Amino acid sequence: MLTVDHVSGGYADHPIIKDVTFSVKKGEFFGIVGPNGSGKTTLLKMISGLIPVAQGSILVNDKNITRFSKKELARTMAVLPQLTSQTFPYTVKDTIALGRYAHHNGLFQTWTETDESILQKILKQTNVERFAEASLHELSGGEQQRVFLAQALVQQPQFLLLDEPTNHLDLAHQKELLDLLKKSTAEQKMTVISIFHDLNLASLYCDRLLLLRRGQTKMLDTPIQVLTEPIIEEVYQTTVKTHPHPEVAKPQLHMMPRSELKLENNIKIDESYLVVKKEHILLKSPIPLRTLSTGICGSGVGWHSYFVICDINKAENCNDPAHDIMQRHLITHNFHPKATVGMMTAIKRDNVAFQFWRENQFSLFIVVIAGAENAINTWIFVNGKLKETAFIQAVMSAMEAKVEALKDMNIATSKTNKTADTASTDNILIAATQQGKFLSNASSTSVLVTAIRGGVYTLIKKVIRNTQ
Ligand SMILES: Nc1ncnc2c1ncn2[C@@H]1O[C@H](COP(=O)(O)OP(=O)(O)OP(=O)(O)O)[C@@H](O)[C@H]1O
Repeated sequence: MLTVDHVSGGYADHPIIKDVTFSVKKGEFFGIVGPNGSGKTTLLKMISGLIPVAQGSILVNDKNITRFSKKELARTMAVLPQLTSQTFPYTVKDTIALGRYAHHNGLFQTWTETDESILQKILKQTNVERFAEASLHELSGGEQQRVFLAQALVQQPQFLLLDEPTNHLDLAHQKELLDLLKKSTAEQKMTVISIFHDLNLASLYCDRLLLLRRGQTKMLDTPIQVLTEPIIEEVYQTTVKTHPHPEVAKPQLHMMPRSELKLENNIKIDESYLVVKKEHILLKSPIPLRTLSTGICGSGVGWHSYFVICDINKAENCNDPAHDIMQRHLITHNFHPKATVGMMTAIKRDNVAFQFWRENQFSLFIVVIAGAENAINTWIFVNGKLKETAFIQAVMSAMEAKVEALKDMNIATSKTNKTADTASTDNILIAATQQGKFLSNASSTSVLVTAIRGGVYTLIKKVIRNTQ
């Protein structure tokens, strides 16, 4: 356990850290974050005993660090500082071996089998085995960073302190290093205290975060509590958006470039962008639209510019008809698959209906295409800015509208003779320009929901009447 208790201090005339208190448990991965100059490195130097504490105390396993001898502290705690351009003309192996000095007694203790086996294990783990005999000077910044990590790890410390360990590392080596640290916290119960500039990495790997602002604790909590838009915007003085990681239950932050924030509200998706042909129905947007959709490609949440419904009649004689035909169709017509939401249905004359509606704070362009067995493809384009909940509400109201329309028209499924409802072959797209102000209050969202329900209801009745 490491305890930082009401600690203040810094450099001679600069009291940087002000009354900081926290403790880190055995095996915890603890992150220190904060803007440039907030005191992260100063705090780390105080914890490692490099800078004296002016007020308060730092306890390592209940013992004040001022009472540790240098060697005793080195057996307990290893430090990986920020990489500097100063390196010594040692080989990689010799540099790493220096990390074992804390475990040696006397000046001339010989290198033991235990030392060698620990060294070999760490060489492998940190992936530096390949250049073990090279001189440090011959290595890139990222390679040197891994060597110094190896030097810290051969110390077999209970506590490892790191100052921006992923600086200089490429994507794969960032992941490798952090995975290794995480594994060491889980398996060897090593405690990691690390400074991060990359808040997304800090979120992914740290159990808790200390957010510093001007030398003081702004927040001390789990990443999900600390990395919120208002807190980060206040401390870093910049606009961010948070989003859940697609596979891990951790928040991720996205920067908001100024150029994107200044976009004018001048794009209006309407029928002038729609092309209905025999082989496909296409809407090509002049800007990427935020989308929530089902379909053969581009499904889920994303940003897309092309919206295509291919004619299913072309899907014969193919092993994976929908996907293969769709991909070929998109490539032939220069619709980039990654920029496209693609669906498929039997396109006939008269089974397409569309209409434009204007409301106070937004406008709507809806396209409905009927397929076999009452399968309905619905495209809803909103010229406005929607929050995520509004996308979901839009889907729900479109589904309700379909059920209502089929019921009112007494349409039954051929198999069960019951009133038809939403079919597994139904597809839906909600696409919004995301320009202007958010439709965030309850009344504007309810106008949107009502407009979508009414619009989809009207168009479904129209296409079904046309195809009957
Ligand atoms: N040796 C020093 N003597 C005097 N002041 C210093 C010294 N080192 C750093 N400072 C000052 O202490 C403050 C905190 O610096 P520190 O390096 O701890 O911040 P940081 O949060 O790690 O910043 P960064 O994110 O830029 O690395 C800064 O204002 C800095 O100018």
